[in-house]
Amino acid sequence: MSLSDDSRYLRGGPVAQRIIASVREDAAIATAEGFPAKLISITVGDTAAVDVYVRNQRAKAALAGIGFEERRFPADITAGELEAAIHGLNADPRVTGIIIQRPVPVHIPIKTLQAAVHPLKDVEGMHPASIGNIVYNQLDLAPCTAAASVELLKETGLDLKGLEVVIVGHSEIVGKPIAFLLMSEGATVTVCHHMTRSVAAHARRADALFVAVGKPRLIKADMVKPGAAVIDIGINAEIGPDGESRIVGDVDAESVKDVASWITPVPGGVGPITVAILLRNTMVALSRQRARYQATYGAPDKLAAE
Ligand SMILES: Nc1nc(=O)c2c([nH]1)NC[C@@H]1CN(c3ccc(C(=O)N[C@@H](CCC(=O)O)C(=O)O)cc3)C=[N+]21
Repeated sequence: MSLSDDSRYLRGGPVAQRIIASVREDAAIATAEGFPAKLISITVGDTAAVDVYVRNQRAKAALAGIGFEERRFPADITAGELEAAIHGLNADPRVTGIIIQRPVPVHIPIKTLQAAVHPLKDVEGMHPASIGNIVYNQLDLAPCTAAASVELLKETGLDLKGLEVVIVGHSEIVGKPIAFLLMSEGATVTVCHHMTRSVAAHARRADALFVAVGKPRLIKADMVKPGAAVIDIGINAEIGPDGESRIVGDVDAESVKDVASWITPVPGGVGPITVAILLRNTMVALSRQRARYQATYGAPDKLAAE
């Protein structure tokens, strides 16, 4: 069966469209009520690694009716100058959300930047306060790629309660937040990383296997339990047999698709949903800001009816 018509493939496009349609409705209402949403993207230095992501953010924000502005900073900017720029955006009431595209140059500590974004404007869910919310089961705003991966798993219809989940990769932006999201949903979660003795032994026990390490074809058919759902979060650029550059995930899809019941394509799987979640998070941030505004200044009549 060809890759495109195999029903085992869990496609991100339809899920992303659904989310964006709902965001679009919310954004239209908020705009009519005098609270247009606006997202600011910050890139620092060489942006080749994030160009696709930013391009899609801009396009989908336009579709959803959310303002989008890119701020590009030179690679030699200091951390202090960047923090000052972020503080300016924190203080600007027209700005709903701030996303700092990764990676940033090595001389800039990313954690300091993430912590500089006001928690109410943290649409990526990477501020320590935001990550803390996930630990406390408040799940409406989570790191975008992690939330997107979980949305795709839910498309299988599998009951997450008691589900054996194995996550390969324990990054702060993907693996760890997936683990917390799924624990909150009742799954039994194992997290593997570079010090795990046998990734294969763990992976073979998984009803749902998430992979986010950045190694093409790391996961082969003999590491997958028959009937499992395999969510591939890897994005790797490589030269294909035709000599052209192409993007592949961390899963050897050709062999794994004969063993798994579901597998996510790369591209076309988690990626499109990641962008949709970023926009959904922007609307969550906006409603939190409106609630704060109301609590502080009282509500005009129009809003009091909500
Ligand atoms: N702070 C931060 N948060 C991130 O989540 C983050 C980041 N920095 N830096 C870069 C990586 C990469 N990333 C992508 C998200 C979606 C697509 C995407 O939309 N991909 C589509 C389209 C591919 C295409 O148009 O070629 C797909 O997979 O089908 C790609 C890449 C988020 N990342």
